[in-house]
Amino acid sequence: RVHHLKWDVKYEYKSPDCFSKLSITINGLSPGPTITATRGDTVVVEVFNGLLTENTAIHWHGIRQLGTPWSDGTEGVTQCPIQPGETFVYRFVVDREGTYMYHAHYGMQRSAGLHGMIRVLVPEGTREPFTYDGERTLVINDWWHKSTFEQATGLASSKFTWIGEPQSLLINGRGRYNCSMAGPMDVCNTTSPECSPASFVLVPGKTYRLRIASVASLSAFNLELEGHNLTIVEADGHYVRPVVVKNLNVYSGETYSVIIKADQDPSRNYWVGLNVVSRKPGTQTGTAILNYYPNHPLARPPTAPPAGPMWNDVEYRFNQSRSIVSHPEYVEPPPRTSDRLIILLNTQNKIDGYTKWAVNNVSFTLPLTPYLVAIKQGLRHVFSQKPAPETYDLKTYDIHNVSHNPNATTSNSIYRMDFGSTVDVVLQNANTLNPNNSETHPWHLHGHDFWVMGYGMGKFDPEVDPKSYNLVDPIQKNTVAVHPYGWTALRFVANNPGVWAFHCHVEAHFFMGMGVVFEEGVEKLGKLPTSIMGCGESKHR
Ligand SMILES: O=C1O[C@H]([C@@H](O)CO)C(O)=C1O
Repeated sequence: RVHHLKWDVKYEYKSPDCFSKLSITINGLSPGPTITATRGDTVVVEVFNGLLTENTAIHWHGIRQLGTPWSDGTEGVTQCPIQPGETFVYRFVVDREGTYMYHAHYGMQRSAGLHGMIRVLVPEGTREPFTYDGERTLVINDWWHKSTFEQATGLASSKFTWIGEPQSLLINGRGRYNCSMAGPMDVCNTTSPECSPASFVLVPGKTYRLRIASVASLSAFNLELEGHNLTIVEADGHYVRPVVVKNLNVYSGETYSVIIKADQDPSRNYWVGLNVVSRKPGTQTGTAILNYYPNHPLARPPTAPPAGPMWNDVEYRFNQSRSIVSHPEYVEPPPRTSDRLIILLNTQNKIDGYTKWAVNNVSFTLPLTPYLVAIKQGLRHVFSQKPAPETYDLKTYDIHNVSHNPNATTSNSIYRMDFGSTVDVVLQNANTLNPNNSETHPWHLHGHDFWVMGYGMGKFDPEVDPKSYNLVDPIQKNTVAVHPYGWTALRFVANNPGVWAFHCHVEAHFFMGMGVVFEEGVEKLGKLPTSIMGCGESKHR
């Protein structure tokens, strides 16, 4: 089956947290429409850029784009930006069931509301390793009142202006800002129906699958359903060995399915509580309502919303990450050995007075000509031909302290992978420019799933740590966290012809250079669609 979607992307005033601001909508909605398709279907999305004065591009996060790398929607990597007034057609196959998302991949536009969920269902008659009576979806997000333009410009200025903590947390595009904090010129109306909380109706005694996608721009979240345990059954489109948790940590770019049972006192409603973890919270708990039928959908639970775990309990989050492995009936073990090890040190840096993030001391910049076009058409001179660095100075770099020399360089150099080779990537976290501070970075790989081979605290030791890799049942994911002062090891097979971004999913961090690009098998691709061209040197093709 082919699903034809026509999307009109534009700015509209919205009040998702009662405070009126310009949001990017798709056909009037933010989050945009949920895409529902069945495994094997083709999705065609005609995107009209009605933003008037801003380019855009949309990434289909978790969809591997097997054979269609030009539909990945990564501006500067796989396509030229879609200009105002233009229409771009994305066409791709959803080859695996599961929960995914889509979002803008241009500047800071994801944080302005250009995002949504993708549900890929199993063909009828296919068994899944769990059962449920109904399904609900939760798109979780953090929200700012500053425009993407102000955010991006502040980050890119020599007088660095950080975006700060979000003004509110949204569940399905609904949250709450304290309007008494709004300025006299602001429009903030707590009685606006746009900011009444999301409410999920549950029939007492029934079992539900909740599909969760974090499109957060910055925050790591903890999601708790008051009085209800969650059984984690799917992560990033892969079935996992069921784990029962009181609350779930969700990093930006991750998706999960959890099973809940409506087995509590049915005479009342319960809170859904969304809390910031890993950064010192400056935002009130995001809430929605678990509505036990037939209570009123918006009847306030008589209790306080869940406060979640301590925001700085790294061990709690580290342990939850480690507890998630493949479902025993769906294990696809990784290759036992790899052909290459790339160690990527994540640091915050200063370059000519600008604040940046860097990987192995290189802060990533996008070229004017998309890599996919440049490589396929023999225009390699448009980006740096110096190979990107394989590692950092393991012997002397002190990950636990502020770097003595925070200077880095900028580059658009990339990693060339031998087609079909197995690659290990170790993400190494470190201290930021602030003493006693290391942040959580959720890293997202385009075009592939990787196996999560291991997590560790401290400095990764290539002689010792690979001995503890999980070769039996590691989870496959497309987004994984590297915890403060820790490391995370991944393995993937470079067998999807294309050019693929791998970056921190904190929107501001990628914008500030925290990413790399992998190239593999581009020579195997047929003719590229001309619709991805038109910028930089690609306009002469
Ligand atoms: O990139 C970042 O900058 C700020 C802070 O380090 C400087 O104000 C922050 O928390 C980030 O994640």
